[in-house]
Amino acid sequence: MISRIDLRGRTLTAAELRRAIPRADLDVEAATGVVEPILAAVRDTGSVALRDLAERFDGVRPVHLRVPASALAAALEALDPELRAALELATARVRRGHEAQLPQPTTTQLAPGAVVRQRWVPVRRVGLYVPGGLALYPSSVVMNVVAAQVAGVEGLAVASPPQKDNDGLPDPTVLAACALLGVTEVYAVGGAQAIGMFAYGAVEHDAVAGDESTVGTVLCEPVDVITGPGNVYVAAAKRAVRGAVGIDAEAGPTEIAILADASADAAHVAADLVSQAEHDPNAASVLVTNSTRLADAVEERLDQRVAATKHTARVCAALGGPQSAIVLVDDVEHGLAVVDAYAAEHLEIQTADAAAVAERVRSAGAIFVGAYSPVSLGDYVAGSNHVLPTGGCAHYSSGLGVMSFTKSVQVIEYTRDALAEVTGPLVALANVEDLPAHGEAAQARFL
Ligand SMILES: NC(=O)c1ccc[n+]([C@@H]2O[C@H](COP(=O)([O-])OP(=O)(O)OC[C@H]3O[C@@H](n4cnc5c(N)ncnc54)[C@H](O)[C@@H]3O)[C@@H](O)[C@H]2O)c1
Ligand SMILES: N[C@H](CO)Cc1c[nH]c[nH+]1
Ligand SMILES: [Zn+2]
Repeated sequence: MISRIDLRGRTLTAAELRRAIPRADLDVEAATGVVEPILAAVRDTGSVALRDLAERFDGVRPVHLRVPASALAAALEALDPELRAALELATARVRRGHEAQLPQPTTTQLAPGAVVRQRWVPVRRVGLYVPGGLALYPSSVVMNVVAAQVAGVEGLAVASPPQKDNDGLPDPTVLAACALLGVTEVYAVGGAQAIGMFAYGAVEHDAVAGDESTVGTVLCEPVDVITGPGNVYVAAAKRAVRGAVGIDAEAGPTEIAILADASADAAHVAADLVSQAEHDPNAASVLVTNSTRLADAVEERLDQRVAATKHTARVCAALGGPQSAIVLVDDVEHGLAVVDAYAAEHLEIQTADAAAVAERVRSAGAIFVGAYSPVSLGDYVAGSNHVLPTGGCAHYSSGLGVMSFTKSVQVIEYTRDALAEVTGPLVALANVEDLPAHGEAAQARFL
């Protein structure tokens, strides 16, 4: 079911390795053409497009695009106590993990009276996407909301697809998680249309539940930054609106890469590959190993697990797709080059001396070290964030965190003497750039 790529004995450059690595046919670029008309419709017709698109993609026409406060309160009230405790544990750990990320202001005195400071400011308003197509993601509420709250963001809005079996509102556990975390602005809007709504804002054109006073009112104000995971259409929409707003990484269909040697447990490796394949037929599961014995054993275990797992069809599609493979390498060193070129969203290291191997990885969204750190730990309760870059974006992007919602401002304060000391070099640089008024602006202070 899962294909093999044999790289043994092949010395490839980093660029050649990137091309040799398995990737899905439907990538973010390919989905761009699909999402462009969706974004344009939302920008041009607001709630009309949002309801039409919900009907088309989610199979339900929401009455309330903005979730009423009563529905949030009812969802929290109905939340199963065990699930509430799990969400509270996840929240507490993710909060602690993110508090440690808060950047510190700096002050640099470059000469007497010459000071440059850097201070950190949270963005004003953010749109947080919580997926909800094939699976339901209350854990993504925690990851998005807690990171934004720790950063100090004041305006938080959440969007998640309307569900047929919840009267066109998002899933009740998603609503309950929002209520638990104190989020009051929640939308029953999914996919690329949610990203468009956050980027451009939207007006309500309908009389909601027969109330004429809602016609022509603002449904959603635009945001400064959009974050959150989603399928390939969500990732493509985030790429398309980048610039109008900030985004976190392109956190699209899930990927797991496992770098394992003969010391790894085949049953654990197979379980972890299946665990992430169940997200999406487009999900990627890649094993990189120098042990053909492990590769054979994992394949055998995969066959058993896939037959017994709940989402067999999805898992088969993901494992059987061109984005998944067992990659055979010469040794762990060779394997390191392969996983670095792949830049997986999640990278597990299951080798002897895993911690030392993990330290040498340059590109991965998150690294899971050793036999007792499965990716599903990070998905829920590790204290890290599960919203992570996919499709090779880990070469240049980080996972969601406090910095996704924070920007820095430099503050420059010089005295008269400190400016006088550098006016000569300033004028020299201004003149060489043929911008003499720049130099004159400094000289004017000493006439
Ligand atoms: N990278 C990460 O950090 C991360 C974290 C969690 C989940 N994920 C990924 O999030 C995704 C969740 O996907 P999902 O589908 O369950 O939920 P989703 O909310 O991302 O997508 C559902 C929406 O997709 C839209 N859609 C569906 N088919 C479409 C089509 N043909 N054209 C245009 N729009 C369409 C619909 O509007 C629907 O509301 C999975 O791929 C999962 O792997 C990634
Ligand atoms: N593995 C996903 C990140 O790609 C996150 C997640 C949420 N729930 C379960 N898993
Ligand atoms: Zn997962």
